[in-house]
Amino acid sequence: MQEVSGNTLGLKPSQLHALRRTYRRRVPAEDIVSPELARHLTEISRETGRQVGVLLDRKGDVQSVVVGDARKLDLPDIGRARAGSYRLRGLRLVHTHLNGEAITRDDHTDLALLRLDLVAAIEVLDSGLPGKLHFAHLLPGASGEMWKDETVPTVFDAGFYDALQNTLALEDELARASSALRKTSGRERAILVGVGGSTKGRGKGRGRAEAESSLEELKELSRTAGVEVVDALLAMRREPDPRYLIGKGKLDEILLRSMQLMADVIIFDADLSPSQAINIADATALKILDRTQLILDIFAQRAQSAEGKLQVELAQLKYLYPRLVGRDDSLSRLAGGIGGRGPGETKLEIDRRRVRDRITALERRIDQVSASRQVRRKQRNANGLPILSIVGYTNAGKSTLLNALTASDVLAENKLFATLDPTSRRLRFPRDREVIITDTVGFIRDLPEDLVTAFRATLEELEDADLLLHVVDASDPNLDAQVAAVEKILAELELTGKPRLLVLNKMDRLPPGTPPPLAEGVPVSAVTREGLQALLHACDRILWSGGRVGFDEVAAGAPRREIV
Ligand SMILES: Nc1nc2c(ncn2[C@@H]2O[C@H](COP(=O)(O)OP(=O)(O)OP(=O)(O)O)[C@@H](O)[C@H]2O)c(=O)[nH]1
Ligand SMILES: [Mg+2]
Repeated sequence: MQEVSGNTLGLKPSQLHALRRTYRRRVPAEDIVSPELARHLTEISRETGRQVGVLLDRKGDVQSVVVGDARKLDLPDIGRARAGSYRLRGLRLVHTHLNGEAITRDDHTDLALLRLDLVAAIEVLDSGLPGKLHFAHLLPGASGEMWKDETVPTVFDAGFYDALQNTLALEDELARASSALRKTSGRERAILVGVGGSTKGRGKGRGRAEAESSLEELKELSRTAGVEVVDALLAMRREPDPRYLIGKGKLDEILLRSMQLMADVIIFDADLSPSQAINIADATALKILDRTQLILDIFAQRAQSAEGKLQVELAQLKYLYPRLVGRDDSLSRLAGGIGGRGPGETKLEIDRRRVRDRITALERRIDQVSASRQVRRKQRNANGLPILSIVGYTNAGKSTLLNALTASDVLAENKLFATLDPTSRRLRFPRDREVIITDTVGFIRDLPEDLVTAFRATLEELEDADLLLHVVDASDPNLDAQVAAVEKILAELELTGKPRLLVLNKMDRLPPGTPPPLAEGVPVSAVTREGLQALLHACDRILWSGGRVGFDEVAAGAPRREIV
């Protein structure tokens, strides 16, 4: 005979026996519950002071018998519903409520997240007889109410509701709604979760405004990665929850929302610890990504050179490695990436040892490639031309500026991380002097550690630079934060000793006559070419006219002398 699950501790043998006998019962498929089964459950419930429930399949057979405590019932693990799935579970939960409650929040959560056909609660009267019957089922459609609740005075009054027919009709409607949604766009649907307010960890000291602007950036990143953002919400918390980062209650709320919006992915604007990532993946059937993984994913999509590809795969695997201890199906969702573009090897087989081997092999390959690139770099600059490197926040207009200065056509687009591989061009200065000018990958605040390491090699070129042109988007409201983020990364790369010149780009986007947003720096527009001559003069001065003295002071934080 099947076992009774849940809170069975301390039950008398006679009570356990009565519970086991529940497996012999059967309910007509079209009825929510039979009067006999209802009475059987309420009597045991009254006697034990605990909630008692059954999961009935569509034939009306009892699949599971569960005992809870006076207020709630923890269902046995029946697995989670597939992400974005419209199918229902083929199981109906019928259980008792001891305190006259209607359908509770927990009941709705189980209904939606487990995709139950129906949830019913029978009130237990003091006499032990069944009282009112409450029940709830899901509603199709991505807008409006997610479920419908009904209450009838007794179990005898529920005959109007054909549980089987209604469930089948609902499944049809859900399927129709789902395929209508899929047709409108083939892209993955994501819910973004911003995090702030905590006093520890990532998001530390982040107020609402900062959390919101970071969430806006995550939207841009998501757009760049090619996902459709169906909702974005903010979770403010004093302390991060060690298990779920945002807490189980908030997570459930988000999971409900994802069911309603038929989302496939949840993207957190934070770095999840390996155990948080695993816990969250275990709590849902959705794909889970954090900010670092999203950025890695964009890099994976965009890497062009052989070396860039190797570096991105390495960074992805290093990030994934500590997460390879969860359940198998969680793993594939943690490793999946957008559109299934996880790191190469993991698509075939996810296995810690193999990942470890692959990491070692990649590191060896990258060392070789990087050594030969250094040789090339030395050869290329054998003639000793000064090197001018463009750095800056992603989307600041670095490539556009390079193009404008050199009349070339490096890919520039309004997406984050358009440039991943360094590009070098010759640039002729007044008095026929020549420099090499290089474009680099864009920086971003909280650039993941693994990526800084991975792109160190790409950014190695910066070590040779005689002048760093730090390009900023003068029209961006987050200008200060972006400048600070770039400075921080330059410091990590130990490049703060280099002469730097701040270039305030996109001045054309400010209303005419607006003064530059920062006192220092050269205002330009790479699009209208305004200010480019002044910029060249400033560079010329630093590189050749002994302007370096003045420049080092600027780099050290001293007030700028005239430099334009
Ligand atoms: N209005 C205006 N738009 C600009 C200017 N410079 C660049 N842009 C636009 O800004 C967007 C980003 O330009 P990119 O040159 O790709 O920026 P980037 O810094 O190279 O970006 P990543 O390589 O992605 O880090 C593009 O849509 C450009 O057309 C400018 O001076 N004025
Ligand atoms: Mg670029």
